[in-house]
Amino acid sequence: MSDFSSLGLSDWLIQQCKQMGISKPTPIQVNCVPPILEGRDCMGCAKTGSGKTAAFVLPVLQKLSEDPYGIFCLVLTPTRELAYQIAEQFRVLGKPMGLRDCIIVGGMDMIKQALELSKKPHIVVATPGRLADHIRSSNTFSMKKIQFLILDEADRLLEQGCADFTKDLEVILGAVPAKRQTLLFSATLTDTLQELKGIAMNKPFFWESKSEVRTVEELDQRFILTPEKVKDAYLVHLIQKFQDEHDDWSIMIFTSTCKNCQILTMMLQKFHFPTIALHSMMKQKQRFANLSMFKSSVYKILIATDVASRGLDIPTVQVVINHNTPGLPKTYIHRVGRTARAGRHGVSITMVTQYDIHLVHSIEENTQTKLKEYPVEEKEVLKILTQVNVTRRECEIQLESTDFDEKKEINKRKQIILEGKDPDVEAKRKAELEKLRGEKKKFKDRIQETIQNKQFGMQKKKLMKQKHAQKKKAEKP
Ligand SMILES: Nc1ncnc2c1ncn2[C@@H]1O[C@H](COP(=O)(O)OP(=O)(O)OP(=O)(O)O)[C@@H](O)[C@H]1O
Repeated sequence: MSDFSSLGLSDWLIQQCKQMGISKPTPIQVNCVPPILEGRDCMGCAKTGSGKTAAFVLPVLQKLSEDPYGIFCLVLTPTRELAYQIAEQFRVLGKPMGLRDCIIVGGMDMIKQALELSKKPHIVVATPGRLADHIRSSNTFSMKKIQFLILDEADRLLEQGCADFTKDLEVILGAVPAKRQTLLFSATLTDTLQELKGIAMNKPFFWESKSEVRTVEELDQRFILTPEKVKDAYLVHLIQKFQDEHDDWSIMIFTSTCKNCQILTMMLQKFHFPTIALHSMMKQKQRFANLSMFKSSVYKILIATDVASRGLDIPTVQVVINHNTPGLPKTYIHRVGRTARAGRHGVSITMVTQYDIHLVHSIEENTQTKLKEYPVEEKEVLKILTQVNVTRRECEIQLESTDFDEKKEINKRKQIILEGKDPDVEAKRKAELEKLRGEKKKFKDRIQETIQNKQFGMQKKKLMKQKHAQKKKAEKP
């Protein structure tokens, strides 16, 4: 395998890598660093935890050290926590050259940020929404001279959904020069390849790690089939088991909504598990504080929504639990990729209800892996079932007495107003849509139930037949 010097990197950078415990480049680094140094646009797709960040940080720092000025490079990323993580990599690796960086994310002081931007930092790491706000409202900085535009988790940035970045991206793309190097990275680039080519226009060099399986070998992927009502008892049982069997352990639990994230956190805290939450309804400062307490193992369990599913690099995470089966294989890949990083081993356990079986099939098909059942002593789970469900109910009531839902509603209305729409009209439209969706879901559930009952009936018939045949055989003299 090549070493860093054969990739064309300077000695000072190689020394910095060594200090970080990085001595040999990973395949994405071997393949992407040289074309980036040659000046080419680049699209890099490799599995989670395979060193994609250093694959763009290293060549950018090398180029910056040859001709240092600000603002030299803009990195966009979908989440605020990830922006801080990327900036830290730049800062550590770029220390000898006195690198100046600036982080522009929502939830933090905008005036301070504007001041920092006006000081021409070498590197700006940003989430699209807040950076677009600065571009719209300020003329104290310019990005007309940037040499590098980097989209980390590029497919997510282009995805249209609940957090839609497309409008902000348009503003940003209008503020950066057309003549630039564009670098796009993700573990799941392939679905959005065509759209991405529109951003990296300069005949991009495309590299993808050659492997049919889209998750890492070191990851043991499991599932637990459970009725919805027993999920939490399984969760408590699993955590108790990890706590009993391991001295040094750390778990990330993913859930689908902020409310459930909050309730599960309260519930696990009532069972005295060292648990902390991360979701978008929390104040940004609290989000950073919680993540840092989890990173430093003050808390061993982090319950998060998908705001934490991409990019976060926390080497101590040994287990990822999906409290809900992710609806998209892509989401599954990123969530479980929070463990088994950089060659370490890890386990993922996905809770699957009877209605989610089709989701597991599509995850298996997409990742080219079979999930294995996680063995659980059901008797032990049943023993704690009532206690867990009562505790959960208590937490739900406790949360209802706070202004959690109200806050959520206010945040939503604020967002709608910012988008230039009328919140009341939108609410009416949403209610109608939800009604339609509810009817559709009921219909779908009924079909699913009929199919499952049919399958179950057929299996039962088959078993009866087998038993009958065995009985007949046994009766024969
Ligand atoms: N050449 C290397 N040798 C050993 N470790 C490395 C190397 N390059 C990077 N690392 C380490 O590997 C870990 C994962 O790297 P990184 O966060 O860049 O992964 P990623 O590919 O971006 O993952 P994700 O898709 O989840 O964002 C980090 O802790 C990083 O310091």
